[in-house]
Amino acid sequence: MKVGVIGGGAWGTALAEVAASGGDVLLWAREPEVVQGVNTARENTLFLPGVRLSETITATSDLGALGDCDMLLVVAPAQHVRSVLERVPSRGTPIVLCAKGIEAATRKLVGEVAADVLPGAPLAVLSGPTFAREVAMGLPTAITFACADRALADRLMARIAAPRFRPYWTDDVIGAEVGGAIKNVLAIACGVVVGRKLGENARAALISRGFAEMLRFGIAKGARSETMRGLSGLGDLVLTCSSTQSRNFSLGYGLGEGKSARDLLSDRLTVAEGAFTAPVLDAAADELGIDMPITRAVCSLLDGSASVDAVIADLLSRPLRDEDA
Ligand SMILES: NC(=O)c1ccc[n+]([C@@H]2O[C@H](COP(=O)([O-])OP(=O)(O)OC[C@H]3O[C@@H](n4cnc5c(N)ncnc54)[C@H](O)[C@@H]3O)[C@@H](O)[C@H]2O)c1
Ligand SMILES: O=P(O)(O)OC[C@H](O)CO
Repeated sequence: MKVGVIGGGAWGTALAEVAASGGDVLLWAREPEVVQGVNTARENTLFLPGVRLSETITATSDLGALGDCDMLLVVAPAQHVRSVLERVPSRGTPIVLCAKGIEAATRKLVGEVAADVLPGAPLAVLSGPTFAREVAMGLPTAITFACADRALADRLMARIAAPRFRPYWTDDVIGAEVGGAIKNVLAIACGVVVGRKLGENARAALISRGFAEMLRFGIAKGARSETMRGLSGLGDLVLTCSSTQSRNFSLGYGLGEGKSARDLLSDRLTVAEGAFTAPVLDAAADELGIDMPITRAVCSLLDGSASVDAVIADLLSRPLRDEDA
């Protein structure tokens, strides 16, 4: 099976490298310098510098060239998935969605966007605790592979699995997507806690209460709690709340140090999905009548309407409540 990868950022490049161990890979990148760097120097110096890429990866700037691929990994940032899917050449090819986020204009998960653009196309979601650099370096990684069709999932997973890249199947596509989208917002919050030097107790409390928000929202959207306790939910939440390797955590860290979101987000080459997801998630939670105070606090910091000290004081002074409510 020939694998097409749409998106030559860090994650698309790392996934291309994983798939390259099993055969040919065609990588579409928007930036001409990425295409040239991959094809000539075997390196994506813009988004994944320092990782030597396999000879079985060919890069292209022509989306039409992906027409003969047997599966397509879509790895554009969530806000751009719709526009790249609209230009995908072959309509029946299985699509594996690898972005983590919610489309701001429609409040739709990436899978819902794909169903809009390519009705009836076979869809799967790949998510989990996966720093691109570690994956590209061949460090052991496990992911959630969500697909309603088990037989299709088995075929696709067999093609992308590698000795150190281990997919676990679920049919809960919404659960996998919700976890991946919400953990980015919570990672910003965790970064704030660490950047503000509020201590390890506070970080652990935030992960735990943040997970409660993820569960509440996911269940309202039809996800299963087992999925959110798995790699794509709790697993990824723990990863991104623990390391400055996470762009979302780093953004929060800067906010915690007192920098403004505007400064931290201006001229950014790489994507911090949580900054886009937070306001839409907050609005969607409001609409569903779900209490998500940490998400709301992140929104206030991102839009500059409250200071770090004010949102922390606000979170800590909420009425006492049951843990499992
Ligand atoms: N980097 C990781 O470790 C990692 C791991 C798992 C999932 N993800 C997810 O993968 C997705 C892509 O992230 P990334 O880290 O590969 O990106 P990145 O931050 O490394 O690079 C930014 C990407 O955005 C693309 N882009 C910018 N404007 C665009 C436009 N108008 N149309 C299409 N593409 C555009 C760039 O071409 C580039 O591919 C995100 O949803 C992210 O959450 C990333
Ligand atoms: O760098 P982040 O915060 O986008 O996180 C990357 C991946 O999603 C981790 O699984």
